Amino acid sequence: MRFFTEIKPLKTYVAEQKREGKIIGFVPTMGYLHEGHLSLVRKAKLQADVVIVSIFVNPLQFGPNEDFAKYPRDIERDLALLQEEGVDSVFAPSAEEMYKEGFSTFVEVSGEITEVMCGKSRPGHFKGVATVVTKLFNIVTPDLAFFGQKDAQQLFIIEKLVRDLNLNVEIVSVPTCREEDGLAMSSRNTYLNPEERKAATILYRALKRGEELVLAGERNPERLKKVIEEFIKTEPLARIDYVEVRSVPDLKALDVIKGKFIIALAVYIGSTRLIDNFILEVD
Ligand SMILES: Nc1ncnc2c1ncn2[C@@H]1O[C@H](COP(=O)(O)OP(=O)(O)OP(=O)(O)O)[C@@H](O)[C@H]1O
Ligand SMILES: CC(C)(CO)[C@@H](O)C(=O)[O-]
Ligand code: BAL
Repeated sequence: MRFFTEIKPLKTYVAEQKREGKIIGFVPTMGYLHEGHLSLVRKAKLQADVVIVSIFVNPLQFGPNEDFAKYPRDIERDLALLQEEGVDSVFAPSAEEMYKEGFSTFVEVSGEITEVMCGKSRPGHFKGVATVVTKLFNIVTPDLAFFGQKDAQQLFIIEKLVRDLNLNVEIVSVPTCREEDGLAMSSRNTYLNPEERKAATILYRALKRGEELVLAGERNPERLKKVIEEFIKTEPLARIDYVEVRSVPDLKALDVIKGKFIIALAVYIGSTRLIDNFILEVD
């Protein structure tokens, strides 16, 4: 497995692979890998000839009071896991390599899609994501790039970014990997103490409750939200950031639940903010 920390040699490597006619699959991550990330890697291995994984905790997408400094990092462990999966190359740049002295150009997807849900709770977050993802796409020039549905809003924004700017990459979405009790895998789960870990299943259970209501015929988004909120409030360690029921993929408010839609949650368990969602479809 090749390991790059600098942009220039990585670009040379990618150019060589392309000259040989290889299809490049790219999996962007922030590291501290778990089965969710590895499911993206496995899908990439099936669809591409060469798989490149990036590991970069992007300072630009964290707010001043967020967890950039304490975000878990373990590059040695990540490299061992990726080697086992048969990944071809890893790109793990420093912040200085990505944002050279004088850096001042940003990519911003505008409109409701970036203003609601995590965009509202984390101002500037998606500008940071869109900027780094555009840079990574320009560096890696992948044919295919793989993103998880756990970060559904991010996925829809990146799909829009690619459409709006005619980027030459196909976005492939991958279903959410869960622990046995339903908790969506996330690097941030490592922040939870044992009591909080148990409490964290409230997100999945709340989504299940919501799904049951929809299956039983509920079509009113406000009523659905209310039941889910009341359910989450039964968990003393949980504090709701948001519960949203919106259209897919443009995340518009709904008068009536119809077609493809998302139930999306962000909930603090203690001081750890977790997100999860179900994407559902009704007639
Ligand atoms: N449980 C999961 N199932 C499928 N894909 C996932 C899962 N968790 C993360 N991913 C995907 O992996 C990619 C990298 O995400 P990231 O490194 O931020 O991981 P994370 O575990 O979501 O971290 P965080 O703690 O920041 O939520 C993203 O495309 C993300 O959607
Ligand atoms: C897409 C991404 C790697 C950009 O930093 C990050 O937001 C993530 O890991 O989901
Ligand atoms: N998985 C999204 C990255 C973040 O929370 O910053």
